Order: sequence, then structure tokens, then C-alpha cells
Amino acid sequence: MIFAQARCLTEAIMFGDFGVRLKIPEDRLCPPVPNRLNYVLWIQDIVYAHRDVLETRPRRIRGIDVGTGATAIYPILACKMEETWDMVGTEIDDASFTCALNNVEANDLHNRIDVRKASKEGGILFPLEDCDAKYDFCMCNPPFYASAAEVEDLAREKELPPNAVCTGADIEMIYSDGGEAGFVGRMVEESETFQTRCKWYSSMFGKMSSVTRIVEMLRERSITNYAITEFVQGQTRRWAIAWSCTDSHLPDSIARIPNLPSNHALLPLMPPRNTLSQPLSSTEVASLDFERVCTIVSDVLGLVDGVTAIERSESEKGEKGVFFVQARANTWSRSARRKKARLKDGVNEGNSTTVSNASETIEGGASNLSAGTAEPALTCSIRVLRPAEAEIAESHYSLEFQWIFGRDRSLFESFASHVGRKVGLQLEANTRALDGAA
Ligand SMILES: C[S@@+](CC[C@H](N)C(=O)[O-])C[C@H]1O[C@@H](n2cnc3c(N)ncnc32)[C@H](O)[C@@H]1O
Repeated sequence: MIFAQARCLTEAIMFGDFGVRLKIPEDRLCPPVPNRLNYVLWIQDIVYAHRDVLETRPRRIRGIDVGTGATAIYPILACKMEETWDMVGTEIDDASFTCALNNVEANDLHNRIDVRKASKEGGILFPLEDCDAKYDFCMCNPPFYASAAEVEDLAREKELPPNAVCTGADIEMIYSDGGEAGFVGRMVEESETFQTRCKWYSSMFGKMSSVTRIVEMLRERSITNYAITEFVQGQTRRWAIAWSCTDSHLPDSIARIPNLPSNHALLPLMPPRNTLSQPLSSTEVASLDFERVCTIVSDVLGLVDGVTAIERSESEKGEKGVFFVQARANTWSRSARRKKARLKDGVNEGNSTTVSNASETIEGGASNLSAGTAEPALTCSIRVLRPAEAEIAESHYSLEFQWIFGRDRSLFESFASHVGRKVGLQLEANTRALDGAA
């Protein structure tokens, strides 16, 4: 009875909220919509991170759902929510595969959702085997248990009946080679082969221990570009990890679970920060207005050799004080400046090296840069935060640096510290000048 009610509820929500006619077979998993929606919303955040500063032209987005199930709920939700998305859903179970195809066709989504049959012998990420494959993301709700015995053990451990209704068949729920951690572990291994054919690989998890295992696997492979989130619906808690072999980076608001207590088991697993806040010296709120601070930031950026900065005053949120910044190489560190001076001296003494090349041959891994032809070593955004917005120093302005693209984390960190320091000094000078005039 309760299973029938759960199916009716999912079918009703899908129809009422998304206009989707979903058929859920009695002997297959009945997906609770809010929890599935949470994951799609996180993927949306990942795909559109930095959209307001990057100003890229709209394009079609392609995703893969590994183990799409009888409902193909993830591809259907994603395509209903995003008109420019196309998805591949893979499924190994014959019955679920047929049912997924029917659900996709019944909702007239067969031109945008390609349901493909997986096999035991083949790879989990087999759609990426095509050399021309280029996907923006891959998502997965993996088979949870390692064995039928584990299903029974976990059911026995629960004092109360489970909150979520599970009608899953063994083939959907059990992966005998290590349960969800084993399944996603294979995805991690395969992603090492496919690298950037998919920009963001991801999976959901039902056990925190699996999150630990997968982060260990990523770190063992030096994949430090990853994100962890938590989905909470009532008493049900799930986690998800996304990882990338590209040099694109996500804001901490997407990549890290906020406000974890210091003794939380997940805290040591969080990825390195890509969002850095720099409080700006001891400037008092009242002394300078926001526009003036933005002008100072713009002026300071204009003085850094090899850096281009564009103010995105027309950003989506209509904010002022958001800068899109690209740096060809590290020209700001003391050693870089010393090196440049030495090269300049060489020029003055008749050495044939040109000064413009000098700024391009210094540290930052950009020795082969010739203006405008190579990718910048660093792409980031800078947002001027008003005193009330800043978390750290209540009565001060601060700058929020967001790493967007680049290989070298230390380059991003040293740039943030350099610009923060220079802007701070300029603000102090301006405040003193204003105080003197008063
Ligand atoms: C936990 S269910 C998730 C179903 C659906 N995505 C959802 O969230 O409701 C896992 C699904 O993965 C499928 N599966 C297991 N191994 C697979 C593989 N190697 N390739 C594709 N699908 C697989 C199972 O048949 C099952 O439908």
C-alpha cells in the first residue's frame, strides 16, 4: 500500500510541477522527487558557475546520467528545467532500460534524451569512449549496497522503519564489487582515462564512508579539483562529489559544505578554497564610498603588468564592483619583478632580449606566451564587498577573489594577496587625503 502511495506521489509531483507523465513500474525504484531535484540543482550551479562574469554565449549543454533507472528521472528533470540541455542516460537492466525509453518517448523528449544500454563487460562511462565526445557533466545515483546480506543487515540495524520508501530490485541496488564506493571508484579510474572529455564527473552517495573513500582516491591521483555537497530532505541525508581534470574551478559556495563544525568528519575532506577574502586595511566605513573603492580597485589592476581587468557593472545581478581579470603570467611577485629588472638591465647593456618578452618569460608557467595568443595563466573575478557583506571584518571593505581558471593555485593566491595589499594601501592614502581636506 505504502509503495503504491509513494509511486502516486512521485507521479503527481512530476506531472503537477514539471508537466511530466511518468510511469514507475511496481518492481523498480520509486525516486523521491525533492532529493533528485536537489542533485539537478547542484549540477545547474556547477554548469553555470561564473556565468555572470564570463559572459559566454548561450550554447547547448550535454550531460550523462549513469544508471538512469526505469524513470530516467534525472535526464527528464534536467531537460524540463533547462531547454538547452541534452542528455544521455545509461542503463544496464533490460526492464529499466525499456521503461526509461518509454518514459522519455511519452514526454516527447526522445530528441534530447538518448537512453543507451550499458553492459557488464563495458565501461561505466562508455559514452565517453567516442573520441569526439564532449560532455559538460556526468551524474550518477549508484547502486548502493555491496550484497544482499548488507541490505538485510542495514535493514535490521534500523530501529524504526526507513523514512524513504525503497522498492528497488537487487540489480538496481546492489553492486557486488564494493557497493556505491566500488561503483564510483570505477568511475574515478575511468575518468583518469577520459580526462577532459567530460568537464565535471559526479556522483551522489548514501554513506558518508563512501565520500571519504572517493576523496582518498581523488587525492591519491592528485585530483584536487573537486567539490563536495550535502543534500538534506527531512531526515534523509545524501552527499555528492564532483571532480574535474580541467583547470576550471568552482566557487566555495558550490564546492564546499558551509559552516561545518570543527570536529565534523567531512571537514578534512573539503577541497582547497577557490574563494579568498581579503579585508582591506583599517579603512572605516564612513570614509569612502563604494564607487570610489571600485575606482581604486580598477586603478590598481590597471597597474599590474600583463593583467587585463574588465568591470562587469552590467552583471546579471546588476551589481557594481565585479571585475573579470586575466593575467598572462606572474609579474607581481618580488622575484618576478627582480627578474624583470635584471632582464631590463640586460637590454640596456646591449643584450638582445626585449623588455616586452621579459614580462612573459618570468614565473607562472607562461614562458611561451606571446601577447594574445596563449591562454592566460590565471583567470579570476574580484568582487568588492561592502562592509556589511564581508564576513571577516565588519566595518571594513573587503575583496572577494574567485578563482575561475588556471593550473597554478599559488599564482591565484599570490595575486589575491598582492592586489589586496595594493588596494589597501591606496585606500589608506585616500582616507588620509580626505581627512586632511576636512
Ligand atoms: C540506485 S539506481 C538509480 C536509478 C535512478 N537514477 C534514480 O536515481 O532513481 C542505480 C541504477 O544503476 C543501474 N546500473 C547498475 N550498474 C550499471 C552500469 N554499469 N551502467 C549503467 N547502469 C547501471 C541500475 O540498474 C539502476 O537502475
